[in-house]
Amino acid sequence: MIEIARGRRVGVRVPATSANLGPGFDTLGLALAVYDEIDIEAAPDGVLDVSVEGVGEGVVPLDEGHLVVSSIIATLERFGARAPGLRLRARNSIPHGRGLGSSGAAIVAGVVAAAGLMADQRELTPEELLTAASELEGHPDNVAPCLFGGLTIAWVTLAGVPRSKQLLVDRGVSPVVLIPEETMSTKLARSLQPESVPHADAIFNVSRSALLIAALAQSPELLLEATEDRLHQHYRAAAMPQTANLIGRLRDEGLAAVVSGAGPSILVLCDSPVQRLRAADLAAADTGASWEVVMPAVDVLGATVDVSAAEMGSLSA
Ligand SMILES: Nc1ncnc2c1ncn2[C@@H]1O[C@H](COP(=O)(O)OP(=O)(O)O)[C@@H](O)[C@H]1O
Ligand SMILES: N[C@@H](CCOP(=O)(O)O)C(=O)O
Repeated sequence: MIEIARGRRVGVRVPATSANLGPGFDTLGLALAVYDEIDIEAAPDGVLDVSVEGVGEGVVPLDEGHLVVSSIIATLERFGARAPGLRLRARNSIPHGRGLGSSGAAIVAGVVAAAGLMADQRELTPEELLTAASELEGHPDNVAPCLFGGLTIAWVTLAGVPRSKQLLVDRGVSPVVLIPEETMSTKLARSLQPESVPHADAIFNVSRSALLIAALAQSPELLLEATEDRLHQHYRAAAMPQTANLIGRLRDEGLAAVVSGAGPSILVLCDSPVQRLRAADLAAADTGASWEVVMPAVDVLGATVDVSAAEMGSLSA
């Protein structure tokens, strides 16, 4: 049994993500430079002291139900470590329930924090981190870019093991994120998906997903066609009509707009400053809803962990 040194501290930073990117349902994801930062300290047994500033303050639970806390405990147990008491300070900027990967980021924060707490006794590999985070989140497309940064292709092997490949995004591609006030639970959005889809739609999405990799990596001029989708967005559109309406207007003007994750935010993959301004203008002109416009860079670092070795001392009893 791995014992965590009492007083050991870990600082974690995790990026927002936008999953699916149109055709790449449960597969493609992009890390965005909007971050949650969490400081964690191993405390005496029985202590659980959680505070939250920013997004989720006064809303998320401050007990074992806090998603970062539960993910730390689950990950420590998964790798044979005894969970110590915990002090946790979160400063959150990733919006919740908007399709920007907040739950994936909270889970990744917990997984990498647990890895940091154990680091002197058990080094976790990138594959182990991805597997632990994907199992907690239920799908790998958010947690892969959150862990590793950039554009990621995530898949699950025939043996059921999540894997991912990181790619660099062409410098000409810049994301614009349009965030409405309404929220959408990812669980609810997933319940709207049918069990099976027409063969022609599957072929449609295979072609667009393959094209999208080329568009994002080297040919931004193909983004509009490459972001077409017949696998998930229309099944969920009735649950987020304002999102569907604005995406329609953006795409009519040649902008590669898609539902971000399970929605209701919109991701616009722009290939020029003119496109970015046009996306912001169309969002501002929308009379049906109000949209916060964010233009984050693509994050290329993924989750970062800062372990304070000086604090390592006696093992918690
Ligand atoms: N940093 C966080 N701390 C605690 N709970 C969180 C955090 N981020 C997300 N959550 C939980 O996850 C929920 C949102 O998850 P989800 O429906 O998957 O939407 P999203 O698209 O934002 O990932 C929040 O309502 C909250 O319960
Ligand atoms: N592929 C998932 C992505 C969910 O992303 P989130 O940011 O909304 O949690 C889905 O579309 O269900």
